[in-house]
Amino acid sequence: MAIKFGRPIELRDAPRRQTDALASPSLDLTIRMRRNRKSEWARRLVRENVLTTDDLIWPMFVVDGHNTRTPVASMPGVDRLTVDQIVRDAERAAKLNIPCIALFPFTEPSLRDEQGSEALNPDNLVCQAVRAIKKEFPDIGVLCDVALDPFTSHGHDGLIEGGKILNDETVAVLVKQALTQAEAGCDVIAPSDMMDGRIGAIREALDDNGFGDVQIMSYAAKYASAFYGPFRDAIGSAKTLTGDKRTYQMDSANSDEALREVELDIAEGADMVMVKPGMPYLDIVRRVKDHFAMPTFVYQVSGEYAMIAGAAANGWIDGERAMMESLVGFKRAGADGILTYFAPKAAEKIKAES
Ligand SMILES: NCc1[nH]cc(CCC(=O)O)c1CC(=O)O
Ligand SMILES: [Mg+2]
Repeated sequence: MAIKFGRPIELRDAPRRQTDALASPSLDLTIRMRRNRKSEWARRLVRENVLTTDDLIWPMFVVDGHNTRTPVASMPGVDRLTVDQIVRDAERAAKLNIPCIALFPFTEPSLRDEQGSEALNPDNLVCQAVRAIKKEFPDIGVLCDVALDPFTSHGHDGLIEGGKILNDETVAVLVKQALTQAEAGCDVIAPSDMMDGRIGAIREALDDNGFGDVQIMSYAAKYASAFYGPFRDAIGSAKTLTGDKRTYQMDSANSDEALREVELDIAEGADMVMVKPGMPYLDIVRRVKDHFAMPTFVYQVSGEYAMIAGAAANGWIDGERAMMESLVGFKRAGADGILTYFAPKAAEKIKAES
């Protein structure tokens, strides 16, 4: 039997004996796809992909202060949290069986400078949060973003000279940032800057400094995207960002290039790779997973969250169903895990239904 596009060619015209449609409305079909959808138990039986709490990484925003949660206007349901509140949400994550938390700081504008020096302060907000979480909940994974944008006055991920983002000079700073986070107790270093060569440089520095067990999740295929807008509100870099990030983040028109980026990061020592954003790049997730068979993650970014949460808040879509549909879509595309602001909500729903 000849096979094309996964089906026998002989079956492409589904066997059907002609009946007189006017005389009898019943079609003489051998194959009826709806049989397997006839009831909830039957649908469960043939379901191909399942989302579990093990698939979730919960990104959180840290801000200075005490006992305060400040809503992020463009991300309904997401707050900036002071360190003590981060620990409370870490507890919530642990109870929900969410394996890992990702931390992003809102840095006081007075602490931002051209070089992003605060990134290297061992007592910065991220380091404080890592220590506080690890002290109370040592068994939850903590992932730290490596990039300079929350700390620079210009909002770029790297050092700038004459309007140009410097690659190698930036990597030298990122290596120090990664070591600072590892010293604070971070479990997973996640470089999101898209400089060339940073994975290899960070791996070497971690190994040379006794952090051989610290994992690297590389933002390997990260696109220059309009969907990061609400995140930049959350960390306070939206207003200060000069220009765009297209000289280091990828062009959204490209797909082969993503494979080259991922291949390099794997060769340099990435333990896990990530595609970002998520929903507009499901084809990239699938190609990366099929090509490399690596632990492959996807980031459902702030703008994707805002679209669903915003439309739901207006009553335009069923927010819970849209959330679950989008998340299982990542699984279907081949993702092993998802960074999503929906993590606690999705985990609660999974828990309630199990
Ligand atoms: N290096 C910064 C960084 N790390 C994660 C995100 C975006 C996450 C989101 O939108 O949820 C960004 C934004 C950017 O590159 O401008
Ligand atoms: Mg790269």
